[in-house]
Amino acid sequence: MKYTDRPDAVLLLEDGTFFKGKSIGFKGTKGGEICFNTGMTGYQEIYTDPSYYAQIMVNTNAHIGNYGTVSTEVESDSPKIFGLVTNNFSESFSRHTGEESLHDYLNKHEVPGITDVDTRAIVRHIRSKGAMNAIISSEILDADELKKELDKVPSMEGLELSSQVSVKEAYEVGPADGIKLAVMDYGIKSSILQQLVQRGFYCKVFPAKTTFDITEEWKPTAYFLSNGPGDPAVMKYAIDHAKNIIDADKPLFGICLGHQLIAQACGIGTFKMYNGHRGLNQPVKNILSGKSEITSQNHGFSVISEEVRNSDLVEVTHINLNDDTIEGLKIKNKKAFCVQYHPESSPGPHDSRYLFDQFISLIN
Ligand SMILES: NC(=O)CC[C@H](N)C(=O)O
Repeated sequence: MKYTDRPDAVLLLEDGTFFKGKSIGFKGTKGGEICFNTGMTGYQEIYTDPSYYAQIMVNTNAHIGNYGTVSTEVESDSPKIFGLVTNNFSESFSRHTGEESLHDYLNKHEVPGITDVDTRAIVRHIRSKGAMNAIISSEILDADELKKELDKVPSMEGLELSSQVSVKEAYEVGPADGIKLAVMDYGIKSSILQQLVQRGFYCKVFPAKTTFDITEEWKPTAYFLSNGPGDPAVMKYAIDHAKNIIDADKPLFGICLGHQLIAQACGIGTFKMYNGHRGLNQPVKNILSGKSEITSQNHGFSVISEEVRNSDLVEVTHINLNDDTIEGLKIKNKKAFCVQYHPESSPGPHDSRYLFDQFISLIN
């Protein structure tokens, strides 16, 4: 498709704010929670991260698409975002390993997008008004008509989504003589599994709703709770599973949603943030070592600081240097810890990969 031939598309926000632009990717209509990611690279990894399921992504990096897509640089089998908003979208791409244009890739996976909109204005708007739903369409260009579709989009708060992106059947990966690790797949990024396998873990990846009795039948040495989409507070099945792991005194590591579930299992609440953290340069301080890390993040919920600080069960290990939110926890007198950010990065800096080594040391 030539750039000038692109059909029109529109973006409507829940508060009525309306943007006109050009259609990219799939021609259609799709709504979700609008959020922005400030990362300058790694768009394909971001779009395929299952934690973004049901969200419309605004990239603050103006130039998107210019290095195309590669089938191996994915965090899951397909893009999980529900829509894409960019400022300057490039259909032609230049990269020696590039396989397919981002436009074709999004079209193939039925992800609609809009480009040629003022992404800085959109980001400033949602940053000051808070998280909200939005809808993209290249079919319904009238705001009033589109509003009827937008009204059908559920709010992220109270949504259970992990079971929609989790694996359907359990599978095993890694060296068979490695440490047996039960991995709860709430929407796991493939680079997390890679980090675990690279360190010699023999992983069995279980569907989100697998009960503790079933995971225990495999006789795992340790447990891992993955990242994933949706609201942790309504995931009773996963919170109960985490409680069982903690009660059984099994070594446990959780990332992002996994961190929130461990907090919930310890009686600590989570809340919907006014704006989430999504980017590759969130500064975090490790309180135990005194060192700071630049971290990759993607979350819209967070654990309630006061409840953490009043808890006898947990200890804070990491804090966010931008807004003091809790970034890491350790359960007292247990081999259990978790972080809100993404130590596997992908995309992002590798400052925090020591946490995977820490998990091995803890088990040994
Ligand atoms: N990356 C994640 O695991 C995200 C966790 C959760 N869905 C949130 O938005 O906070």
